[in-house]
Amino acid sequence: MAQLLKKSVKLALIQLACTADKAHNLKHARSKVLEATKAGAKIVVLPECFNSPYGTKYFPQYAETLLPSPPSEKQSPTFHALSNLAKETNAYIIGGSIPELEEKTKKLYNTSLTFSPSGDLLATHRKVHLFDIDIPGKITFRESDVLSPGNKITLIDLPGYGKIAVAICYDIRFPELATIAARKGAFLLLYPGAFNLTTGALHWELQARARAMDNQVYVGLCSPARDMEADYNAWGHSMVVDPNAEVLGQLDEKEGIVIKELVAGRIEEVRKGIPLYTQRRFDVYPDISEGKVRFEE
Ligand SMILES: O=C(O)CCC(=O)C(=O)O
Repeated sequence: MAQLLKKSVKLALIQLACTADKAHNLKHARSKVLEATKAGAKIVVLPECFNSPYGTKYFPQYAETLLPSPPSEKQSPTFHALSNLAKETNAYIIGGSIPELEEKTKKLYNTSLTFSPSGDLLATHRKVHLFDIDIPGKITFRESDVLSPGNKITLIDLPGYGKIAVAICYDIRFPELATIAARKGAFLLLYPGAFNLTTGALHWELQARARAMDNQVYVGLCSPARDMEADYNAWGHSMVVDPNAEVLGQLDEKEGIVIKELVAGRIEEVRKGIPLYTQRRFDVYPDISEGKVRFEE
């Protein structure tokens, strides 16, 4: 059987200290990406909303226009910063997420951009499941007050390595998305995300390990660093989980980088030991990766 991950590769998750100053965030992200790639990382991930504060009131102010693609420097400084950075470092860059304004419809999205080592945009993921929760006395958040949802699953081929899937934060709570991506051959599920102090402690690691365990693939969660002065206090704890649901590396709440090697053959080894992939009973329940699945918007 062909290996899902064709060649071992170092993955870096950058838990960036994000501020309200976009230019600073972009400069700071560059210095951290350079640090990660100097340490050998070839796939580098930034956090959700890494170029702005996280909060519905900030999205319109910080939003950039990505379409038609490629946007001009003025429409999207972040697009160009990430593209140049990918070229400069010869690495795949998964640019966390940024608030996006679609000029034509005036809709706002929470959008992730992935660039190849030659600086080409490989894929765009607009957060599919908007973060609308209400836990009395703890946290109420309604992304849908200002954002529109994306409408597709994002699978990306990284030539030389294999396929990854990118989704954003709250998307991780919907295991269908992960399962479909894994059945379509992803070796790694990446979630730039910013859980909070209420749901973080309870669900962040659990979600990461559950998605890895169910699908027997690598999982990476990349959060901003925690800032107790900000309106939204991110959980932090960016982590890499292996296909056997073991945490390979996890940060605390402070700024940092976690770099781990994803090993070619490890997925197949885990699947040989616990052979879920040949034991599924599609005569009892349907294969959700077949049928009507949207990969294109
Ligand atoms: O699911 C959660 O608990 C947090 C989700 C979140 O913060 C987000 O989607 O940005």
